[in-house]
Amino acid sequence: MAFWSSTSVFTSKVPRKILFMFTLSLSVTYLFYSLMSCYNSLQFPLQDNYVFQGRLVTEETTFATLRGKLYSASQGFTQFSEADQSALASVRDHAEAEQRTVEWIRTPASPTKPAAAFHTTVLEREHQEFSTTDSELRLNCTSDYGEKKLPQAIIIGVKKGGTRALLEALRVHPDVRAVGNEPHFFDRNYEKGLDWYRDLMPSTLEGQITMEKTPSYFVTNHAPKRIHSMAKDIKLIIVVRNPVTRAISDYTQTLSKKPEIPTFEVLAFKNRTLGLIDASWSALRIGIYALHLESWMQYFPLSQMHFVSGERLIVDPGGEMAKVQDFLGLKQIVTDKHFYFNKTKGFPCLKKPEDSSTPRCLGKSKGRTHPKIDTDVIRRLHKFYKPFNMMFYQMTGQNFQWELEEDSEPRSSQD
Ligand SMILES: Nc1ncnc2c1ncn2[C@@H]1O[C@H](COP(=O)(O)OS(=O)(=O)O)[C@@H](OP(=O)(O)O)[C@H]1O
Repeated sequence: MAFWSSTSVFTSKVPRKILFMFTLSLSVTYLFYSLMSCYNSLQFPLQDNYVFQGRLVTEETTFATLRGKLYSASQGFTQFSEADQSALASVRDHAEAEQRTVEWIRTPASPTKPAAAFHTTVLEREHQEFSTTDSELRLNCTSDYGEKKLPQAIIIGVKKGGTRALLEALRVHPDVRAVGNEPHFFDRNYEKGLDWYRDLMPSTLEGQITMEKTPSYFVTNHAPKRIHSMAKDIKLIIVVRNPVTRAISDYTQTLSKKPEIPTFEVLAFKNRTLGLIDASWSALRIGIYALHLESWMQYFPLSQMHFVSGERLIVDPGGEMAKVQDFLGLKQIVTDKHFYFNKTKGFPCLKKPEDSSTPRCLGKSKGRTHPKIDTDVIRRLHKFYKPFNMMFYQMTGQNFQWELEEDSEPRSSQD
């Protein structure tokens, strides 16, 4: 009652003209924002073009067809016909004479295949393997000052790309606070709710960025939607690495826990004589980056994603860190000066802080020696990934030059 009477006093005192102008400007603002949100929701899900090397690339039909195939591949069984293969060839400008058929099967491999049982066990096992707790690396998440916030940036992938190295380097930055473990919120713990997730985060002061890394998000179907519903403006970082080396690294991790598993060469093929690669094996499937990126692009513009080269992170950590800090809107604090090349480890390590004697190399599960893999298998895998890599370069507008590594064999125990 009192409210109403005070409102009528207000309206009677303010000239009608001013009230009219006020209402009009409110309506225009509302209309503007409605149109903006419509535009955004239309633009990304339907986007068919990508910016490549600074110019807009309109997709050829063949490229769109290939993407269609990628989609159906992600839904279940798809077999690429010869026609699809030639479409691929026109997209990438390379004839793939050898690789006639690429099979995508989601169901477990045939029981007659020696590796069949392993596939199922591995899928279950990976669930545990992914939760690399890296307790050896919980460095600086101890301050209780400030407030716990949901992350503003997440390293969403890829597994074995170099995600730990990146996160630990970022944690050197005074404006970055990150949780040491992989929370696996958007893939395994989503039902625990956002409060649970927030509570895992370290406290931050004004101006500090909260971060986490869980590399399995990149290949989790519902992760993009879930992350988008938490924060539309979140920044996403993806560390990518030559998919062939990534697959071997992934296999090496599994092998270290289960030495009795079949060889990489056995697991990589459905039928080696026919050259039929088993893309349902997760070690290989994770490396089809274009496929996974497509799902993220349904929800996020490329401007919210930053791709780090896993290879350059090793040879030029300072350079890659400069780009990441730029992307995150941070001051350039982590530079070359923070790294040194550790000959024993064979990788860059963080220099010791002056007041500490703690070694700052990553643990022994990072930078493992890989088993020697048949060169013919490596060659076939390079051919298998090539069209997907090309598509990925086009989508991201970055050429990671993995094809240049084709001739040089990846590092192995016999090197
Ligand atoms: N500085 C430094 N030290 C050690 N290792 C480094 C470093 N930078 C990148 N790498 C590469 O990181 C690979 C492991 O990747 P991730 O940390 O993403 O693995 S995981 O998904 O979290 O298990 C790991 O893969 P492997 O060499 O196969 O072990 C390394 O090649």
